[in-house]
Amino acid sequence: MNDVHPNDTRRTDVHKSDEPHRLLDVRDLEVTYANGAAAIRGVNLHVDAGQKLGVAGESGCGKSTLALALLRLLPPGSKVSGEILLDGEDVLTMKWGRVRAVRWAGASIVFQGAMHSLNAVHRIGDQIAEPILLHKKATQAGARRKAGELLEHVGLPAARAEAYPHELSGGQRQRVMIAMALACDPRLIIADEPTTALDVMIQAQILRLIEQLVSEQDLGLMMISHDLAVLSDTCDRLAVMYAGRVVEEGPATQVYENARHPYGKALSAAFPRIGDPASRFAPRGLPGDPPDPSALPSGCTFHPRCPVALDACATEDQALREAGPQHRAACVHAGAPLPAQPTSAPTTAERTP
Ligand SMILES: Nc1ncnc2c1ncn2[C@@H]1O[C@H](COP(=O)(O)OP(=O)(O)OP(=O)(O)O)[C@@H](O)[C@H]1O
Repeated sequence: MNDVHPNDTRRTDVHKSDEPHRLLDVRDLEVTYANGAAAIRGVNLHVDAGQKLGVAGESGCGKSTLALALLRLLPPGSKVSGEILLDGEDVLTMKWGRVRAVRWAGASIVFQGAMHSLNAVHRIGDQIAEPILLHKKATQAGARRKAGELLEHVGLPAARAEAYPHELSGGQRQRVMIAMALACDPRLIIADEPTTALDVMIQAQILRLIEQLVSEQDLGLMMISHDLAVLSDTCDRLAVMYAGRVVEEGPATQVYENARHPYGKALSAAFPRIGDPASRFAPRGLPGDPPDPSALPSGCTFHPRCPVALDACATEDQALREAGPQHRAACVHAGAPLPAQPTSAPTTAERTP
């Protein structure tokens, strides 16, 4: 059995070249739950080594379904098609043994609400050591030592390995979740609302920690959140999801400050950046809710809520199209700045002559 080298938490084998190394390549992904809910509908996205992709959208847009699909964690009965290439290997066609290995060593997920994800009756150190024992074939002593190092790496004393989850604060528990996600040296971290349950100061600390780890180890990051301001602050690129589709994507600052899809615009207005001059304007809520994925509206699925929809939007769906340098939006208005928006979205009846 191998022991674990003390410096294993730092990646030393990273091959740097001019070509970006594609860690994740999602192609035409479709997910339909057993009840017929079409939660993901033709999603394409990618993450390169060292790149931070933010996936934004309101509750119910399909963000968590996407994260679960990436590591085949969806409930039985879900229908999945397309390709999920993790370092070139399709997760959807892998044997289960390989999927289990890839879940820790290829990509790992940091979920929101660490208290629910950690086992209340086991010490923190044992929980971090478990995947190391299992997947890295380390000795007990080696795994325990690495657990302590990982804790230090995320800013906690190694001695906290002896603590139980209830003895830690919410922020400390989230640090433990990050340490655990790093346990088997994954190349890609998927963080699903990693700071949602935390107060603003701790949230900022955790986000800086994630950024630091990603850049130090040349990892890829896919961070999921409803908060576009948090994502634009942390990530290089953003993908905005609505009703199971990516409706806007591009450089983070462009999408946040110059959204070309009315949904992206509404999300950025709903989450102004703290300390940004834009926060002088009151955040605007978007009336209505995302549609039920079992009964999607015709045409552009956003049209019933869209303040600038044309009549054609009720019948014609839009593919992603050029909206600026490396910036795409699935909207009839994508080619030009959005028209001035009425104060509230018109009803379909108001728009139909
Ligand atoms: N197990 C399931 N069976 C059927 N439908 C589901 C299941 N899980 C999620 N859904 C539906 O799929 C759609 C997408 O849900 P998902 O949880 O992926 O959205 P989300 O954007 O992550 O929302 P949240 O931020 O609230 O988690 C929603 O309409 C949801 O009701």
